[in-house]
Amino acid sequence: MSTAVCSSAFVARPNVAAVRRATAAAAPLRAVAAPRPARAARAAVRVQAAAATASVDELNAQFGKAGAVSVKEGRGGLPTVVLQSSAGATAEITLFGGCVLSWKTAAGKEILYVRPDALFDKSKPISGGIPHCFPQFGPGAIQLHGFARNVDWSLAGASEAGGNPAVTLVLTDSEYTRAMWPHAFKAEYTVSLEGEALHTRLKVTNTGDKPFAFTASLHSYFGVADVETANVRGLQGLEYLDRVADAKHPSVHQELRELVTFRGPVDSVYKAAPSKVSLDNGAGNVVIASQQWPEVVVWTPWTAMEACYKEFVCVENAQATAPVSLEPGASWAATTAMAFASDPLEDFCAGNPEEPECLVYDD
Ligand SMILES: O=P(O)(O)OC[C@H]1O[C@@H](O)[C@H](O)[C@@H](O)[C@@H]1O
Repeated sequence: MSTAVCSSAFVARPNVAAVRRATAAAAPLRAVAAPRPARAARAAVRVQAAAATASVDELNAQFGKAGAVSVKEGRGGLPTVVLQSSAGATAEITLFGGCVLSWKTAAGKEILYVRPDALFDKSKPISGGIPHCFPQFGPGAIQLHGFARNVDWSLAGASEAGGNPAVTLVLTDSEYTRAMWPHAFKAEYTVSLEGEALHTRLKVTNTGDKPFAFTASLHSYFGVADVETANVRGLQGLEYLDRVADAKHPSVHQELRELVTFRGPVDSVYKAAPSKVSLDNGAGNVVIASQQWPEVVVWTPWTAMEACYKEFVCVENAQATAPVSLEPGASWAATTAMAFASDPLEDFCAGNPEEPECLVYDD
């Protein structure tokens, strides 16, 4: 299998950090709670500052929770957090890029997708899982999708409550980030498993003394049995930007289809997206509920990535076209809750009736 044809253009930066090192938060952080299914199970992520060059063993000793949270040397030796819920689901998150690399149901089914051309040596962002696009979705002034997927995040907190593990990663500005984006910021990313569901919460704070604006997305890669039978539900009636011909000058359309299917390259930004969309991946439905992510990006490179395009579709929660402006000290936060279900209306919310996003399942 050729992997070269699966690659997309990215200007690599020098591999400046040792792969086995994880940078850590310089100062203790406020606890950040992820959305949880039941109030009794909710607990703030306990936050502790780790040593600046903590090893995997040190991180594990500091943040590990028996049977729920551990840190290992993952692919390429990258420090990788492993979450395991008592329901039997697992998730893996690399500190490099703050990337959710894997999310498996209790039955062991992998929901995410990592491209065969993915590299784990920090020479480029990880091509797969759920990379971040921040502080720029793009195209724009800096590297495509920004730098957050291309730098080490710090492990800042971990918790376990009611069998549900959570971890918080933090990214702050550095000499490297300020060289291309001259702003002081703190991004806090909490990933948790709630039963078998994967939850995320991204919070961005302006820690500087002047306003800034950013765009962002969770660039989620989902595995599909066959791109030609996969479809996305929930986008009908929305205005979308078709970026296939020219991402800088997209054409504007209205989505007429109940099910968005794939018969060629797709690169669409759906505006004013609903709080729930779902992807039929050929084995069931990946339901993606979100709050404060106003857009959904649907992307398949089609035969531009001949070696792998049949195997994945990106459905991204995004703030891609309307920048968020933050005054000094101000914060923005957005959440997702993803579940894999044969019946998205019942399975996900049956155990989570209190969750705000579950209200949308009543439709
Ligand atoms: O950088 P990656 O992971 O190869 O993804 C690139 C693609 O990412 C998508 O989010 C964009 O909508 C596409 O325009 C872009 O080509």
